[in-house]
Amino acid sequence: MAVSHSLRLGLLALAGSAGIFLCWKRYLAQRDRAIARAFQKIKSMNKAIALVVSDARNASFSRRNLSKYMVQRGLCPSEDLLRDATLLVSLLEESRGPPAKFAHELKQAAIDAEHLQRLFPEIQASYVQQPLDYGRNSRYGDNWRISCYMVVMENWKPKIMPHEPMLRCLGDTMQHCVAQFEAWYCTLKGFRQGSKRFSVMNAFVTRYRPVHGEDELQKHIDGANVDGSVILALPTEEPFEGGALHVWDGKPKQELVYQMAPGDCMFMDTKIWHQAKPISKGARWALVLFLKLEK
Ligand SMILES: O=C(O)CCC(=O)C(=O)O
Ligand SMILES: [Fe+2]
Repeated sequence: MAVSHSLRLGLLALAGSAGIFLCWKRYLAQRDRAIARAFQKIKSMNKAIALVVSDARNASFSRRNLSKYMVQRGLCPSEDLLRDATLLVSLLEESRGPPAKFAHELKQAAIDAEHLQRLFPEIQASYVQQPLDYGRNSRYGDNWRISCYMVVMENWKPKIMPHEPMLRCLGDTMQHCVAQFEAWYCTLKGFRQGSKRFSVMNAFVTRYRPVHGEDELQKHIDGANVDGSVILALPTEEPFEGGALHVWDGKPKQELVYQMAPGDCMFMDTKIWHQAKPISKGARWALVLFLKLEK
């Protein structure tokens, strides 16, 4: 009896591990198929690029060649072949797209949401409020205190020091955003891919809360000396209500409304009016970059 009981338990455990193994195998096979599809797509869009990123038989990706090519284009390769392949496909698709109507664009899932979710506890732990004086011409004056700075190049008062823990936590993400912004910008302006580089003037994480003075950012442009901006929606510990991003763009001017999900990036050309609407509940987190075109 005891033998048959432990035999049954053994069989159950075996069946369980076999199930996990099969799921894992299926997941890997799905990924392989997605990678193969991405390769075929690149081949159909641009044979020359497919040749550069492929293996010797030009039959699939060479991880090394793909990484090398991405670096050449100013992109940061990751450890994840599917992610890099997907990024390349979207860049090629973008560069073939119709002429841009707007000087801003929401790129959905620009940064992997699960990756951001994993980083989120560290983002929270690294976050400190660093009061900043936006100057007497700003409606915020010295009352802005819901951002934590990673890069500070402007002569702000009082001088803010970059908060190293936040930079360590989100530095790579920031570089991914810059690389994607550069690719987007070249497409927007019709420049050769890789020909324009941006440096980060200011980078900060803002946490909005549903209290007066912390719940919104009123309509503004990011400064006459800012050549481009990125807003990356971050995860949150408490889902929020409100908090849409409004952007005024186009000819004639239109007001566009975006409800961003974690991982979505808003790219904006210089001097685009925008506004973060108030939240009425929860907390909203965003990573914001002000960029300078390198001469
Ligand atoms: O939080 C947002 O969505 C907008 C942030 C922004 O525009 C800024 O900080 O300049
Ligand atoms: Fe802004």
